[in-house]
Amino acid sequence: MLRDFARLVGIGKCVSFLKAHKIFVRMLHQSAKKHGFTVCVEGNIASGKTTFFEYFKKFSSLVEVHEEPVTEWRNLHGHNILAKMYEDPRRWALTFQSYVQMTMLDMHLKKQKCPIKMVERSIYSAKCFVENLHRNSLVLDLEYIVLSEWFDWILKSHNIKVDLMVYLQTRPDVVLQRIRDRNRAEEQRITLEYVQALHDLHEEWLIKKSKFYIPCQVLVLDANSDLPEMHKIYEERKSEILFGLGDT
Ligand SMILES: Nc1ncnc2c1ncn2[C@@H]1O[C@H](COP(=O)(O)OP(=O)(O)OP(=O)(O)O)[C@@H](O)[C@H]1O
Ligand SMILES: Nc1nc(=O)c2ncn([C@H]3C[C@H](O)[C@@H](CO)O3)c2[nH]1
Repeated sequence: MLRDFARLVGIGKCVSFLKAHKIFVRMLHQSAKKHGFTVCVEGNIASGKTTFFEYFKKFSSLVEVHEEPVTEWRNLHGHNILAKMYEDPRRWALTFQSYVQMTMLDMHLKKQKCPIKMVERSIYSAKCFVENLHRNSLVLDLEYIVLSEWFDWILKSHNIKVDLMVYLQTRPDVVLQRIRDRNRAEEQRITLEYVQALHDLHEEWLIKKSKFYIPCQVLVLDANSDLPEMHKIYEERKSEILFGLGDT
């Protein structure tokens, strides 16, 4: 392909094109050291966040991906704290959410090496889960206050940089089917009511903007389509996803 390109444009132009490309990528790396661009990908369970990252991993010289620390949640010194959360939320919600908050903060604070840092969910979206637990009395008022005080202190004492949130907007029935198909052991008990409640909270947060803090601009993508269609959407919107929405 490169040989054809060289023949087409002449080797001289090809060399200068490659040199220009190398300079462009180096400039992005230099700007990353100073600024960098952080994208948090938000959405319901099984909305397609990990699949989104699989698509953008091909820009490996530009993009570093930090996936949700599910591995840590499934094996915390031998304890599967995610499973415990689903088995007995009243007993384990505070414990689990405390650990989520710490592991998400750790992800935000990880040193950025590439121009674009993509993060799966954020310390902000954990609030949706906590709110849902509190509304269902699985986290008591005082527990809710402690978690919220921790959250407020973390935001006050750390510069958590997020430049763009990409919200993969889905229908609850669609994600429930994906959860069933994926068949994760811990997620067997998830009901339509649960994913509906999480959906409603994401909508309150990122669409109605009537609840919880939003640190940056939000790009909403309809993520109900099948994979080939989603790849087309990612291709069409990649410059906004990689470089931001501009001043809109
Ligand atoms: N557009 C799609 N069409 C059909 N299936 C999909 C689509 N996107 C993802 N899936 C499937 O749905 C399941 C969940 O996808 P994925 O792991 O990307 O979601 P997620 O948002 O990262 O989930 P979680 O919130 O649990 O981390 C996977 O089995 C994946 O193969
Ligand atoms: N309770 C609860 N609080 C959170 O902050 C949270 N973040 C993610 N999850 C669950 C959803 C998927 O099953 C699985 C992978 O996303 O972990 C959470 N569950």
